[in-house]
Amino acid sequence: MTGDTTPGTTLGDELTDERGYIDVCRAALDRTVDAARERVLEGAGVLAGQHSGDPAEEGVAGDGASAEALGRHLRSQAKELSEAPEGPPFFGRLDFVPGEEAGEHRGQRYYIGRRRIAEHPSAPPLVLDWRAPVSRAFYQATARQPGGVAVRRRFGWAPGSAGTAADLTGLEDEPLDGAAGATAQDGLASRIVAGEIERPRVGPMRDIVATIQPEQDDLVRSGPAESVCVQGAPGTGKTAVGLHRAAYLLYTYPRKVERGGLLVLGPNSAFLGYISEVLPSLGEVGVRQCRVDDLLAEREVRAEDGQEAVALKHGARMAIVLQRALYARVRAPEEPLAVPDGSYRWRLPEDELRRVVEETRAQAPPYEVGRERVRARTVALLRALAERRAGPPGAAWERRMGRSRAVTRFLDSVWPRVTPEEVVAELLGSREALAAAGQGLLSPDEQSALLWSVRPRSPRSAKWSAADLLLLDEVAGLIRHPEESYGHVVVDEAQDLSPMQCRAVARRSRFGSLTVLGDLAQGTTPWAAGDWPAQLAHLGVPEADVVPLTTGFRVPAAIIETANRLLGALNVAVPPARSLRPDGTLRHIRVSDPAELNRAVAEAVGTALGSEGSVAVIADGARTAGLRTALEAAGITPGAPEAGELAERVTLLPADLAKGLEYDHVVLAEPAEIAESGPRGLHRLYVVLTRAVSRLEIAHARDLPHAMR
Ligand SMILES: Nc1ncnc2c1ncn2[C@@H]1O[C@H](COP(=O)(O)OP(=O)(O)OP(=O)(O)O)[C@@H](O)[C@H]1O
Repeated sequence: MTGDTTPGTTLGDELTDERGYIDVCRAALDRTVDAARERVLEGAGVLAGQHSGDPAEEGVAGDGASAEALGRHLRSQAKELSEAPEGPPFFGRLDFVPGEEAGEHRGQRYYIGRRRIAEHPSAPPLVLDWRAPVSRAFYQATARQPGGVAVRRRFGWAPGSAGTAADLTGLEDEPLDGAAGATAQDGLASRIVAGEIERPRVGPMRDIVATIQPEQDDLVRSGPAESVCVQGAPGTGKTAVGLHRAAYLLYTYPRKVERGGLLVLGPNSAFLGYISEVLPSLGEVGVRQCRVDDLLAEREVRAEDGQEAVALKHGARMAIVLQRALYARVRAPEEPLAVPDGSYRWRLPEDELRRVVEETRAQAPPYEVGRERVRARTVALLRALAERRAGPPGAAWERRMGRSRAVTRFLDSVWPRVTPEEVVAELLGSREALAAAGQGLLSPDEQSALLWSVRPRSPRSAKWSAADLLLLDEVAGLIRHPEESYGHVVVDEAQDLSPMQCRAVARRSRFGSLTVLGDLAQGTTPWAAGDWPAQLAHLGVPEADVVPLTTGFRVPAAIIETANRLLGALNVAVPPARSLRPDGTLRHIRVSDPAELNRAVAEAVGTALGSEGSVAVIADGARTAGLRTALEAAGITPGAPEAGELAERVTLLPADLAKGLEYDHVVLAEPAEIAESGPRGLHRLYVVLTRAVSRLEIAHARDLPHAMR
């Protein structure tokens, strides 16, 4: 541990002082939790009507609604405080220079941690939240641009520390001012940072607040209205950046972002389980984390599409086809409208009505709004007639006319009420409807691929496929804007979303912003994006900047070099990753008898268990059953992350589920089988090759795929 200390003091003295400060912080934290608990109890007393008699307390929760809000607030505060995971109270310290260049911070010292610690809410903080504006200097200050920082101190803590003083194991000072600054190490040369990056991985993903790198910090702290797209090579911290940006936005813009709601989208439950603890560890508990499919209205999936139909239903053209199918219901009026009013009868000529419908159609409001607009304009025409005859009629008259049977019947004929089920069932169940809506967009063969072989008796009895749920969501969105809408959405593995999935996301973030994370080289779905501009347009944020990340924190250089060999064959323009990690090993296990491969894999796993950290066996889905048998025969019971089993030492994973996950030691079984698993096989192999943190073993009986050699 380096220890650039104040002249005249030793590293030991410094550690003693810092340990003293830890005790101060912990005591303050304990008092804050106690005080919050007490306020909850008092709050509960007020709520239950047990007034203390002190007039000062009257009105604290004067009416029922505010009392309830107060109670809720206090409860959540206490819960959050008491459930805050124990851990080091701080990880860094900034000492600012005494001179003008430090502005309002001159001569100040700040400790930086996962959350703010103070003696009481209005006291100056003992520890600043990492998201506070001053903390930015901790991540961004360099010897060239110190921004008034004299020394950046990093603290080393025992692994898994609960944050007691004894767990502080070291500290590292980086002088940034003056002559010393010119030779200062950058963050990556820090032993504490390197140790954090190289530490063995077990269990779910952890936060990276102590070691966020400057280029990552720029993304984390981009503004709430800004949508950004991160094109990041494997292990460059895309997921970490997205989650930390979410935490940053919630802290910095609570009104805008927290009230609007924050959503994190990931590809599958194994991945969501893996990342689920990061935001809570940063104190953010109310964030929804799910898959795009979970956003769609729940319906039983009772049908399966052929490959071609699935691809068509996920494609962008479908949005136009559906819009045509919906608006095919809007008809030009074909006769004048007569509306009885007592003994009188108002008449509206056909051409006026026609204009109302045409103009409303041209305004392109949501379908349901369009119907109400036609109603309102029809009533306005009636009112004009009535006014001429007998002076202005009242609001009650207008309501009566609007709801009259004649006007409703007219609306039903020109702009009928409709459900998404009716529109989609009518389209997929009728060759004529498909031909009309698909004209010039879908070839006759494509129309046939979409057509249901049996037409359901009614839309209610239709059997929907998984892809149909997207079509239903699209039509529902055309009829009315979704009620569910988010202030910010983080979309991970965004390269894998289909245009129609992107649109489902865009509909739910119309007034918000997006953090789009992905890697075109890791696209494994049939509809994976080939470039970002088109994908961002489907997501409703064509203006988003695409920012590359290329410094890899996971995969060691020797392994990334092998993976990079595949890039040429993947047909995407992405900058290759460069690894920060010179350590790590890559080993080939060549097996001559294919029947022996699974046993050889089990043996390699047995050996790997001798070292620290997690182990994963990854293979094509068809091979995993055989591998499980071989592992069990060797006395190893692997966990399945898709079943939420993240804590097992050994994981058995089909290649399809490897995305976004990482393990210290990966045994990859028969890469040729993964490479051949469909048109995106090589992309899948690229994903699998980039999951190892320290060691990759490639076991194969067949030759390696050509692109890997
Ligand atoms: N600044 C950092 N300090 C320490 N660890 C980091 C840092 N940035 C990323 N990491 C670690 O590197 C690993 C990879 O990060 P992450 O999973 O976010 O990358 P990714 O770009 O999403 O990868 P992939 O595309 O392969 O899924 C994680 O263990 C993460 O904690």
